[in-house]
Formats: sequence, structure tokens, C-alpha cells
Amino acid sequence: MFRVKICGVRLKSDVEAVGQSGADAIGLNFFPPSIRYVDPAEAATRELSELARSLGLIRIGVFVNETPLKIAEVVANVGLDAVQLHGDETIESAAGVSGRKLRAIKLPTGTLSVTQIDAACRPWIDAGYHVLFDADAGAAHGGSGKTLDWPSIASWAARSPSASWTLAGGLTPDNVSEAIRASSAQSVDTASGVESPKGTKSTDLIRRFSRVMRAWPGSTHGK
Ligand SMILES: O=C(O)c1ccccc1NCC(=O)[C@H](O)[C@H](O)COP(=O)(O)O
Repeated sequence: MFRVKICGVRLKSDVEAVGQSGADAIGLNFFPPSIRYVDPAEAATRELSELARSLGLIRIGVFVNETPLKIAEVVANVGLDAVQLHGDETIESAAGVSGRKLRAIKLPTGTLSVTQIDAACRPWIDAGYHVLFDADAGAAHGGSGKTLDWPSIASWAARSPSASWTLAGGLTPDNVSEAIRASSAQSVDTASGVESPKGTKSTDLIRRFSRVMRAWPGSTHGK
């Protein structure tokens, strides 16, 4: 799907910074209460998406409890490559969502068993979703800055070698290398970890975060 997703970009300069950093995906947040919200009806949002496309970035729309019809409208109007469901959607309520799909699996931050993680994500994997493990942010739904228990994720991943998944939750330039090592993630996502102050993306933090592209075999980033 992608290696490094920078989520919650709001400005053209954010998208340019992502493109220059070597990261390969952006998230556009369509949850109105979020500090990272962008209005899908605004021309500026379509322009952000078009800029990202021109830079070769995967464009992922983040939705919370929207109907499949509304999601399809936004995908068509803004121009998106994939949809990330980050609310309380069920397999049934999301049945009409088409195209490339991610599901946020919101987990408590403590130690978890393989069975607990599998119970949360397996139905979505079986339904064809790429899963994104994130820390449970309650009513905010995402962007909490809280980290998961990475060894628990690694234990689950070792039993699910064919699953397509991303690690999120509190990742920053300072902890992402260790997070990859401890969790065995092949794909990472961050929102608040590349902001200063909160809600404002930092070019320098995006650049430092995206150096993890070098962590994986086969990557030519920075070489
Ligand atoms: O970022 C938000 O404000 C947000 C709000 C509601 C639903 C999802 C949201 N973000 C989605 C993401 O993919 C974030 O990158 C993910 O939650 C991790 O955030 P952070 O812990 O701040 O890195």
C-alpha cells in the first residue's frame, strides 16, 4: 500500500514537504471536528490532492462514520486513491465502500494478546481491508499521539505473515525506528508526530520522520 504516510496535511507546503521527504502517501482528513480537517467541497482541497498526485503520492481520505454514498462523492470530487475508515463503522455499514480500503483498528495502549488483536482486525482483513493499527483516541477517533505496545503487534504479525498492515499511534522522528524494529512494521503513519505546534505540519519533522524509508530492505531512499 505505502511505506510512510503523513496524515492530516492541510497546505500545499505540507504536500510539497512530504514529496521532498521521500514519504509516499498523504492523508486528507474529512472528519470535521479534527484539527486536521479539510473541507472536501473547497477547491483548495482538490488542488492539494492534484498536487499530491503530480508528486506521485498516494492520496488517502480519512473518514469517520460517513455513509458509503458520501465517501464515494468525496473520492470523486477530491480525487483520492484510497479510503481510510477511522470511526465506528461495521463491516455491514461499510459494505458499499469500494476501491482501495483501509480500516483503522483502534487498540488500547497496554499489552495485548495475539487473540485480542486478531479478534479486532481479522474480520476486516478477511473483507479485503488493509489494516492500520492506531491507539484508541475515544471520541476524537484518531491523532491522539499515544503509542501502542509494539511487541504485542510484532507477536500478532508473526502469526499473520500475509496480512497487509500499517503501524500508527504516536510515531515521531525520535521513536519511529525503534517502533519499526519492535513491531516489525513494513509501513508507518503519523499525524501529530510531525507537527509543531499541534495541527501545523513541520517540514523539518516530516523530513526527519521520512528517513525511516531507509529502514527497509530494497528501499533506495537517500542512497
Ligand atoms: O488525526 C486526526 O485528527 C484524526 C481524527 C479523527 C480520525 C482520524 C485521525 N487521524 C488519522 C490518522 O491516520 C493518524 O495519523 C493516526 O490517528 C495517528 O495519529 P498520531 O498518533 O497523532 O500520529
